[in-house]
Amino acid sequence: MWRRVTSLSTVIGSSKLSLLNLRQAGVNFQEAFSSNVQTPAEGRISPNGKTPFITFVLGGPGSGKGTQCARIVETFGFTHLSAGDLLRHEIFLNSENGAMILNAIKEGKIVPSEVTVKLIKRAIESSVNDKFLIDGFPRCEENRMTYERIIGKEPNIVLFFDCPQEEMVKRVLSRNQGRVDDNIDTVKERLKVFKTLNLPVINYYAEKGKLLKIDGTGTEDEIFERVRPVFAAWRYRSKHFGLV
Ligand SMILES: Nc1ncnc2c1ncn2[C@@H]1O[C@H](COP(=O)(O)OP(=O)(O)OP(=O)(O)O)[C@@H](O)[C@H]1O
Ligand SMILES: O=c1ccn([C@@H]2O[C@H](COP(=O)(O)O)[C@@H](O)[C@H]2O)c(=O)[nH]1
Ligand SMILES: [Mg+2]
Repeated sequence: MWRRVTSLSTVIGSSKLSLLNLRQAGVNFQEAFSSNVQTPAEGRISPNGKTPFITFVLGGPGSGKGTQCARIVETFGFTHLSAGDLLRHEIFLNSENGAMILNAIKEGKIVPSEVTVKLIKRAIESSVNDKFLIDGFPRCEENRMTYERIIGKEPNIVLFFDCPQEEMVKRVLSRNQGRVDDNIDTVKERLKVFKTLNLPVINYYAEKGKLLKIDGTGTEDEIFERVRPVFAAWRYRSKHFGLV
């Protein structure tokens, strides 16, 4: 499963500057910032009348998605939308789907796509920002297709934090934030769901040339130095060429 993503690591297109930085950082770069100017699909969502720049952030439980998103927000001004946090907020609000969401999270299962996509859509629409990190979504092919149907726009890029299973389990079990799913039984289920349902989504984006695979091992700082050039390249291109 893991090998398929790795074998697709061809480096295609980009400005020389950003490509060099990405290569030096060891980023697995796959035409996410292709030199062919691509007009993004006309989406049904446009905060401030602008087409948003959307990054999906994927990886197994504890791979460091939330931690790195916080760093990207701080450095590059993105808005972080964690699908898990949006769902946990519904539990907190005791909304009509709250009890169902709590059960799904306790069991490590995937909440119905329509529920999650509507929360993401609402969060994007109510933001004044036009660049987003959507963390922990899509979890499965059905999530992905529902997102495309409702939002009407594919992500611009997809980050995948690649981390060994033992390290992810160690991080989750020592997270200590009182999450109902941070226990060994639920973690085993989350890992199973990740491998069977989430990896096919990751491979889908690899095949579309949108995937940037980041080595998720090492310190938080070391990982961020692998992430930084991805967004530095995006910022350079959007500043100088007006490309999203
Ligand atoms: N590079 C790292 N080295 C050691 N610990 C880390 C590293 N990055 C994050 N952590 C810690 O590991 C735990 C999980 O990280 P984080 O919450 O960012 O993962 P996640 O991918 O968002 O997980 P989940 O999918 O379960 O929400 C946190 O306690 C975090 O502080
Ligand atoms: O798109 C999503 C995102 C999350 N879930 C459920 O929430 C938990 C926790 O998610 P984190 O990303 O680890 O915070 C996940 O195990 C699922 O149960 C979801 O259903 N759909
Ligand atoms: Mg998280």
